[in-house]
Amino acid sequence: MDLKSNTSPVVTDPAPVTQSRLGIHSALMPYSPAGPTFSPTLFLSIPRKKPGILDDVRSNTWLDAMKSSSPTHRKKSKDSSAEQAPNENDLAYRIWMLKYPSALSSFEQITNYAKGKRIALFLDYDGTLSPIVDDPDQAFMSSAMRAAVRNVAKYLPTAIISGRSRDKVYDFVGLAELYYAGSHGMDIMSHVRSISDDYSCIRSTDKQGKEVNLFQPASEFLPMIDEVFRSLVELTKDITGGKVENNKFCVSVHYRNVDEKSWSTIGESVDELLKHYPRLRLTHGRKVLEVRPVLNWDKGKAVEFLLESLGLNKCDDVLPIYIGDDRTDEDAFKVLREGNKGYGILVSSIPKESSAFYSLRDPSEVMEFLKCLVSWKKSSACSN
Ligand SMILES: O=P(O)(O)OC[C@H]1O[C@H](O[C@H]2O[C@H](CO)[C@@H](O)[C@H](O)[C@H]2O)[C@H](O)[C@@H](O)[C@@H]1O
Repeated sequence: MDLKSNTSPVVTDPAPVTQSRLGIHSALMPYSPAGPTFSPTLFLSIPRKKPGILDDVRSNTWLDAMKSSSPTHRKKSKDSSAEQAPNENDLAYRIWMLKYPSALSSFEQITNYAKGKRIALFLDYDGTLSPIVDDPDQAFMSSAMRAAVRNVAKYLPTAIISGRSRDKVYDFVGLAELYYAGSHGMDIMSHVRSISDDYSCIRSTDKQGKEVNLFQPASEFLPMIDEVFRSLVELTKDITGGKVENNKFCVSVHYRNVDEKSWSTIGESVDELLKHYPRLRLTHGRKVLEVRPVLNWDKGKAVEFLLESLGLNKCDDVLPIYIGDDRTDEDAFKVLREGNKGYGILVSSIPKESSAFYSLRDPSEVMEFLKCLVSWKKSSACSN
């Protein structure tokens, strides 16, 4: 099957892969960590072409854009949760995996490369640690997953980077030993330690009363985001199944439970409203429209910030690994790939274009991978 043809089941990610893949796998790749290219001015200097336009989707109509970001998933057989016997889609997935090999079957390759290095682990939440469910308020992670994350965090510095508000994702995960970045990285709580003057942080305390640094580059947008949140709730109140979620520095408009016939209505309502807010932009997630500040800040920048605040940036012996499933995670994959810094692992059960190096099929494979990391750390501690 030609994965490049129009009939290809590959979902082309709207965010273009700007750097060609290296072809060979990174165990063989030259490793040249680069420092963060942080610009003191965070505001995107390129004005949006048209207010309200979808920044990350090459599409003409709302419906096309929303459909392209909501690919059909592999069907499960009626009488069991097992997936159907191999079909054309499975073949496409296997071909796709030649480009994005399983991080589980490539585990030895990853750890060979990680020998003598300190792994820093970055995890997305929805679709990575918890399965995608219809109700965003019910996206709980399993206790087995929580235990796996708790365990891995004993051995590796571990951060959660989510589109959710930081408080909400903390409530879902419930582990004080991790670092948290909410609102797609626009709200980061980290160690109190000396950090580059480029990042202006404020001192605060965490839930345990410990002193921490808060980095909130979009703080001035707070009143605007609140206002837009309220307007969106009002605008969508008659659309059955629509849900608007306040993620503090960004707003999610969910259409997972909206009849497809009303998708364009929901899209056009958001677009119409945003014409009055040229400093806000829209991006797409999994059956969700994300309203966020026009700011040069994303999950990739959040990874760089966290590495710096953990004292792990510009270190030859640090290997960051980022695991995520969504378009917003591509920014982090790109940062790791472009600086030859580390590995992105895409969680997907369907073929998707990505800047990640490896893949995992679903959250259960993510849990397996975390357990493998723990076993590997334990055995390498014994052999030292
Ligand atoms: O960065 P993430 O942690 O992956 O957050 C991205 C968005 O995740 C949530 O929405 C997604 O998951 C929901 C629960 O499974 C699902 O119902 C929804 O359709 C998905 O888009 C969250 O609710 C959003 O606010 C986050 O932006």
